[in-house]
Amino acid sequence: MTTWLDLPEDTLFGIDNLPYGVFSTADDPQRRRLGVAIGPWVLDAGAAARAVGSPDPLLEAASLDPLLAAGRAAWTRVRDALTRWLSEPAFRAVVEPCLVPRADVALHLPFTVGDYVDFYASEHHATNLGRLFRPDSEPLTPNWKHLPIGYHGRSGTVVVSGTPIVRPNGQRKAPTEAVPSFGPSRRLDIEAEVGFVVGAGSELGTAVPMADFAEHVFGVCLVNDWSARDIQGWEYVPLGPFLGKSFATSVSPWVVPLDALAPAARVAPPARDVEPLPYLDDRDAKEPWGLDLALEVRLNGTVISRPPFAGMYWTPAQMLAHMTVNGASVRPGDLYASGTVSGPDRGTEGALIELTWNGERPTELGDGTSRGFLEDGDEVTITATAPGPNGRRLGFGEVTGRVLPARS
Ligand SMILES: O=C(O)/C=C/C(=O)CC(=O)CC(=O)O
Ligand SMILES: [Ca+2]
Ligand SMILES: [Mg+2]
Repeated sequence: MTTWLDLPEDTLFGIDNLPYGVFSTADDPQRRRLGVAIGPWVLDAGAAARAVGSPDPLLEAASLDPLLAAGRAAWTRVRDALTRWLSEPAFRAVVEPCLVPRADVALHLPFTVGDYVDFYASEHHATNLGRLFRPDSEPLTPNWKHLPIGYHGRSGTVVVSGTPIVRPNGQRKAPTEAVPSFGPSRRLDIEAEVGFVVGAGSELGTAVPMADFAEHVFGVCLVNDWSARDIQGWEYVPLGPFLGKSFATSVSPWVVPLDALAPAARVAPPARDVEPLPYLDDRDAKEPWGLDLALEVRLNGTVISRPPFAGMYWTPAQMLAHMTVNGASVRPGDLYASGTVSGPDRGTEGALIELTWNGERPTELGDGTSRGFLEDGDEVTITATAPGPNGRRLGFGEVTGRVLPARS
């Protein structure tokens, strides 16, 4: 696919990507509009549809919500149309005026987040956290390779990239302390994750099989599941993460459509060394949903980690199948995240607690300082790319956030 736009060959927002977002401009900050990123521009999608003479209510909305709910056939129709408008020279004269420089827009949370679930799908992350949190037990719990473990998070505190993160207060108790104390978290951490945005819902009482993944999931974003390790370590027994993670979860403003990732970014997941139950068995699947995303984590501008998503043990299709196997329904706008993406090697950990091994081996930053956990004022940015058609790469934009001091 080529475009009439003059884009650098190595742009991460080329014609094959076209991620969706919601933007506003300074001259009309209240007016939110749906756009797709292309090179250094945002195409105002509603305005483009009007300009070519086929106005589309799905593109006039102030969020992705109606498009998400419209389902796979509408997603394909809209993406095909946007691709045509940006590639066929005949459309150039009317569509070009609908491009807004990306540098001039504010980006917003692109959809209303419904239920939010966070999985735990990296074997390396789960093994590391098991060693750190439960040193006297086997690192992987006995259920880990039989089902994708997850927990329900707090969807109301999912925020768009750029939103400042206030250091949480809470109960903290180190294993060596006799009683808990109250105050700002001293072990504030990140979790580099990939998020899956549900479009078409499912019916209560009905499971979504792995094969129907692409009928329900619209696209992919980046997630930072900020985590207060001291609060978490004290509170989580036996029901799992609660206040240690619910204070904020950041998402990238661009949602990359699943269609942009197929087929180039799809890869086989790791070998299943435990036979999965039939509803999770993807060993014979012709097209399993492993995804070859390369993540990068920067702390105050220094790259501290490069987590590889391709090695995740559980795929997003398995996560959706598991999340609904009891008949729980999904709704448009539901978001589920992969869990921390950590690889097997040093420098591929998706969280500071692993990278610095509980703060014992601080990571060096370019300004000569080092970090065990986050300090006030620190800024964390997660980016990712994936293989696209013709050897080009697709970008996911970024999810970024700066830590503000705790409030008293
Ligand atoms: O092993 C634990 O007790 C805790 C694990 C986490 O903090 C991870 C969690 O949020 C899921 C993930 O991101 O993989
Ligand atoms: Ca997490
Ligand atoms: Mg969180």
